Amino acid sequence: MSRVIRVGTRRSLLAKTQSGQVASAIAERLGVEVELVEIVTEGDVNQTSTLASLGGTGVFVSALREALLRGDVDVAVHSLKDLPTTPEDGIALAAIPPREDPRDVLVARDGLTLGELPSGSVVATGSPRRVAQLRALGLGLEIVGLRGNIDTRLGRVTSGDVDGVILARAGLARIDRLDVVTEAIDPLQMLPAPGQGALAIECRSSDAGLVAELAEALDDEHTRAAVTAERELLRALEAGCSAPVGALADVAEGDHGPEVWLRAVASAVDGTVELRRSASGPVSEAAEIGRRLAASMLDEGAAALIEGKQQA
Ligand SMILES: NCc1[nH]cc(CCC(=O)O)c1CC(=O)O
Repeated sequence: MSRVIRVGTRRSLLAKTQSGQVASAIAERLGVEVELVEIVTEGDVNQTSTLASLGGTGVFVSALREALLRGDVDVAVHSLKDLPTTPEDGIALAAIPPREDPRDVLVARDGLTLGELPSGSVVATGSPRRVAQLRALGLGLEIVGLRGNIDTRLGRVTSGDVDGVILARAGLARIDRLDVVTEAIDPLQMLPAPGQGALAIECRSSDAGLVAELAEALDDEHTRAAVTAERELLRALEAGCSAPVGALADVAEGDHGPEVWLRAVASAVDGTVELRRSASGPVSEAAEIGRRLAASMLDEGAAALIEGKQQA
């Protein structure tokens, strides 16, 4: 009998697409049969609440983890930026594949960029991090909330309801909708969420053989180092995925081997104050670099900025 690995997925187009891509990679690289199993999460069902009011980070993740722990599925695929920064008992983060372009993008009417949108234009986003950084640009935009899957979000622009929406480029890339992007926003203007553009492949820690196989076949060392720095920073700031915190690490070759370059921002949601800082060091110290940068940002008052956060 051939071995079958069951891969759990949420039922949105994005989730099914990214889980399907991981499932194909597992089938090909491990030479096994793979089955996709749809799991419904609270975040999928409850479209009327804001993400923050549903409890932020955990909503898209817990149903998949429960299915893993029950043994209903063997592998779960998440957007890494939706994963809480504290590890879950019994769950292993087996692989982090190479990351997509992590930038946020603008999808606006008439092909407009942020700089071209007239003052007073309405831009929709549900993320306090995006709200804060948009406001700090001082473009005179009116910012309104946004929820729902990618299609719903894009529909707000095509219907003329808003002038633009901000989304993660990676999500659009995965469902092959980069055609709608009118500007990829420079990280100097808007730092993405920690982990944005990366996937997390989880399985039961007790499946030691599978953990090792997935790591060997699918894990990307540099992506893992970059997102480790970003997520350790977020954890040390004691901020969740709905906090006005952005972080982006790149790996570049240094004099003594590969180095992590981490940039981060903590903002007041009203856009009046922004703390932008950076740190770098060897890839082997990725977690330490994140913690060190967080500590120095906390010394400069980051906690007060983050705690003053409002819901978008
Ligand atoms: N917040 C929900 C979410 N989680 C992951 C992505 C996009 C894909 C990714 O960043 O990996 C999105 C949508 C968005 O922010 O536009």
